Amino acid sequence: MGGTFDPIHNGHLVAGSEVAHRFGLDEVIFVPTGQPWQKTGRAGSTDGQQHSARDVSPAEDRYLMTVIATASNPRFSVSRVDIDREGNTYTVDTLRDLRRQLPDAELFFITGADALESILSWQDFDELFSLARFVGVSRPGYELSATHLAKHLRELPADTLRMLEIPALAISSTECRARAAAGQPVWYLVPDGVVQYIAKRGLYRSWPHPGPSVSAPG
Ligand SMILES: Nc1ncnc2c1ncn2[C@@H]1O[C@H](COP(=O)(O)OP(=O)(O)OP(=O)(O)O)[C@@H](O)[C@H]1O
Ligand SMILES: O=C(O)c1ccc[n+]([C@@H]2O[C@H](COP(=O)([O-])O)[C@@H](O)[C@H]2O)c1
Repeated sequence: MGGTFDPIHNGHLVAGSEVAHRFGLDEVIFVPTGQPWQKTGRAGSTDGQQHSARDVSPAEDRYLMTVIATASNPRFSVSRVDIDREGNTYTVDTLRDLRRQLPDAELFFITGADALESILSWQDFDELFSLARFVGVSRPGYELSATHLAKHLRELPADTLRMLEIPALAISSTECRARAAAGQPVWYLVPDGVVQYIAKRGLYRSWPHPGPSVSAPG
């Protein structure tokens, strides 16, 4: 499962757990993005909001939060392939790297309904489905409604993409950042260790816009 994970939250973990259960997967590999080049808006959002471009937290912070969040589940692991590769993160590279590392594995790429809505614009879209099977999971507030996408997805070979209804958790990293910035609790939205990591590193304090440094007059 790929994601910016800024921060990782319980919606991500439920998605990984549910897909592993339903598809009988041996392992779920969480892959934090290096440079998520499309973090500038949300196609398919039904909340009417446009999420604007922003600075993403350092890759090592996002990686460590992902490690902390997944540590207690023996089937969960974390890969550095995307954060160790330079330049924009493209899923086609993620899947090529993972196939190289795990030549005998059958790969499934887990993605939420909102991310799936933008998949036609992903790098080397045509190649993606030859590298892995895709699992699109439901997400509150998003629907796979775009007709151009539905048409393309219908044309894919059978079993290339499966849609899965999962327990609904209306949590987003955006909301977690906003809550942390406002001094509101993020307990139970993210794992306990991630709450503590955010506080320890002082993440999101100035989110969404780092304020200018102000010096007192005189
Ligand atoms: N609550 C959720 N339920 C199901 N899938 C989710 C949920 N939150 C995120 N996902 C999926 O997890 C993957 C990684 O998401 P990402 O790290 O961008 O989190 P996000 O909450 O969407 O972040 P942001 O609010 O910053 O855009 C994407 O495929 C996304 O669709
Ligand atoms: O390959 C691409 O061009 C591409 C464009 C946007 C997103 N993705 C991947 O989709 C996953 C979720 O991304 P995001 O931005 O919603 O956190 C993550 O693994 C990204 O690398 C991939």
